[in-house]
Amino acid sequence: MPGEAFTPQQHASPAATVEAAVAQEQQYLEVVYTRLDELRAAYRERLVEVRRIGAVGTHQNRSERDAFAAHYEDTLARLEMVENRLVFGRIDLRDDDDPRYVGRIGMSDAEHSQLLVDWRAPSAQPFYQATAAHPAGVVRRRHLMTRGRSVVGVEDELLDADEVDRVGDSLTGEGALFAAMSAAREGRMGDIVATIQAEQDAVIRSPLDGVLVVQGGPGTGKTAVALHRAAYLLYAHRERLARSGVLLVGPSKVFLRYIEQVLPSLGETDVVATTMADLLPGTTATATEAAEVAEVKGRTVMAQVLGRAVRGLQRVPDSVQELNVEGVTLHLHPDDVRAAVSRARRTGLAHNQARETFALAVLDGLVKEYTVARGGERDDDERGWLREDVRTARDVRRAVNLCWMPTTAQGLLERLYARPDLLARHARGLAPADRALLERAKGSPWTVADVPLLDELAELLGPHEQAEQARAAAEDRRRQAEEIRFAAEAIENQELGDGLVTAEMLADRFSAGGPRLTTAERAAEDRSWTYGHVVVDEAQELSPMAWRALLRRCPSRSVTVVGDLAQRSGHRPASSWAEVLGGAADEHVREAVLTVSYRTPAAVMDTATEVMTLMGAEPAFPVRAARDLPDALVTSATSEADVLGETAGVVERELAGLDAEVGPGSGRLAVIVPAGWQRAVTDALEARRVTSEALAPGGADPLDARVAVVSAVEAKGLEYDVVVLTEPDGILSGGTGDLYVAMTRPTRRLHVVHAGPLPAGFEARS
Ligand SMILES: Nc1ncnc2c1ncn2[C@@H]1O[C@H](COP(=O)(O)OP(=O)(O)OP(=O)(O)O)[C@@H](O)[C@H]1O
Repeated sequence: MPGEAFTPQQHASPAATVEAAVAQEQQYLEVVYTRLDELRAAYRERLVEVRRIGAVGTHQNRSERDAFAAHYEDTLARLEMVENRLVFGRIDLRDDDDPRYVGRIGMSDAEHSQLLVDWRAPSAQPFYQATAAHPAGVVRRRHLMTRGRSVVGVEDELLDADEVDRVGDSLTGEGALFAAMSAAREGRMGDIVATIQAEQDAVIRSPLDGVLVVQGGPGTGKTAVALHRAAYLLYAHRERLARSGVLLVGPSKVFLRYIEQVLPSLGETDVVATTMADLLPGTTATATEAAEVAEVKGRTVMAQVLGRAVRGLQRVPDSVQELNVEGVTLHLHPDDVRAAVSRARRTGLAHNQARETFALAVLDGLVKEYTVARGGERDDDERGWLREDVRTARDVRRAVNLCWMPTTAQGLLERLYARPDLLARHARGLAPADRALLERAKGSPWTVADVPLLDELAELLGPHEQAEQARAAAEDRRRQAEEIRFAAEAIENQELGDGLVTAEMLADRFSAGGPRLTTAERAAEDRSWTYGHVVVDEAQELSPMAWRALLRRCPSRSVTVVGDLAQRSGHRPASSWAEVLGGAADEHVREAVLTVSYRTPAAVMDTATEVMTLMGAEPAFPVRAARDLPDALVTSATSEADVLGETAGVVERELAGLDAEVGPGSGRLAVIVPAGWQRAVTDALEARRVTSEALAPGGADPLDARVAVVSAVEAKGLEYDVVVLTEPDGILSGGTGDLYVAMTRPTRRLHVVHAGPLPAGFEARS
């Protein structure tokens, strides 16, 4: 639908009028930045003052001072982070003579008059929502384009023509949105606070409670909206969320780095960002595995398998066991063990914790028998000794352990994978072929799909005392080293280092008061932490077991789920969110749809939709591209022998094109290739000396390189100015979703290189 795509306004305003408006806004900007500097100086001073007093005095004094210091630090950090594009909007209202300026944070002058409205405040909403049809009291909306502390342009939309006399000239320019979409990409996502569109704004400000599913095609701003929503919720519900925190789950570490600047630029740092691979503190999932293995591990039935495996650790012996205690033979009867098991299970505690109840119940019976055998007890002291004899006897300890084995999640899952007989016993809900997929040797590294299973087991088992102690000791050692390093830096900075105060002494002082951990830091270290809100991006990739692990972390069931079913990897397309969400779908689910792509030019977007449709995987929600560009889609056919050489040649030409279009060395290019082709393509690029910037997997950061060679899965969620897509037919082996992802990454141009057949749908377009 190129005809419907956005094009910038053709009629520019007279230069003098623009200049006058820019000068007027510059004056206002100076007032705001002067105030920003004043506030920064004031908070810096307060911080120095509170630090000067130091960590002395009573515990209460210290913790009050810590709290003040923390507050000043946070505020200062926030004030430092909003330097760029602090003010970006203004609305002139029908019922107010003073214009209202919208910016990254709210700000008042020394007399408490409002200078700037926080973009998240209700009074900023008309800036995003007002339209000519529903002006909501807004006469004119103005976008301020700034660079550093200077206004470089203004652009107006007149929403209430009757009021034109009051607001004066209305200025049109290139269009703030168009400029944002056309900017060369720099390998990191930026915020969209100045140009949030009405349908996006409605999602961002949607109420906190319940499960909100935000779907929409590629480039419709789902990630951007999810991040702005997190910032909005932290602002609107700070009381509730500051203590519990917000968890953001992304598809990969590279993706988290891609978006890492967005929340700080919105003044928010208290969000824990993680991937499923890193969800469990202390476990790192590094290995990869076949998609069909991961699929089996992700099924809901695995929860039953693991539940049975844990119950399998609670065993009743077939016959009476004879136990030797100090030369006396005691008898452990199956019925007594059965009763003790029932009693322990009735506590509802996790396995490792319920063990105490079990052990006490078993001991009671044995102590009775022992007491009789030893001729009875004379007093409390003797009763205690007799009990101690039984409790510490080797045979008894062994029997209790055999009947109720304490274990770790890692240990149990390893055993299940390594012992087909054990798995067969507990995994009756899995076909033998599926069970065979799970088999693997002890000591194998963990995969992402193992993480939800380990989490489920950790929940069922509870902490394992010895394992926990070892972990806590290691963590203590790490923290101590950190404190000493911190203290050493403090000594160096304060030039105290003449032998009077050692780093260790200072570290002791700090740890008495405790170096402050932010909510985010505490939450990230604690498996059982529950968050006030969870945001999940690329949510179509998560398995039902992964959803169980995430919902466990959010008992309030306040979740924002962001994704696109059409972009799902693999060959098991999901037809509904209910299918993907598993248990989360039992909650009240609200759905929102984003419909306009702000990334991909119309020719590319429409072709991608056509290709998907002809493959029988028509996206559920059609996407309209916000703009079109000439020559946005090109295909180059070649022979199989030359496909790598042709790819390298095309990359060279496209880079030269980018140099000319956006400036030498600017802009980003990705070569998206079938899985397993990265090495060969990188070598081909090296042969053409595109090497210095080209990138092999495991090499430099794919976000920092000007040219990245990636698979479709690695490119998920990312974007580039130009994409060279090599062999679409090969990419299809990962499923239609992978090809859809690969085709929709460019902001300017998609150049397809192929020796194999082009999927149907390309011919009409290229
Ligand atoms: N309102 C907006 N103003 C300016 N740019 C926008 C706006 N909305 C989205 N964008 C830009 O469009 C691009 C795509 O956004 P985003 O990555 O959030 O889309 P997405 O829906 O998550 O895409 P995908 O499903 O392909 O991962 C980004 O560069 C983003 O900054």
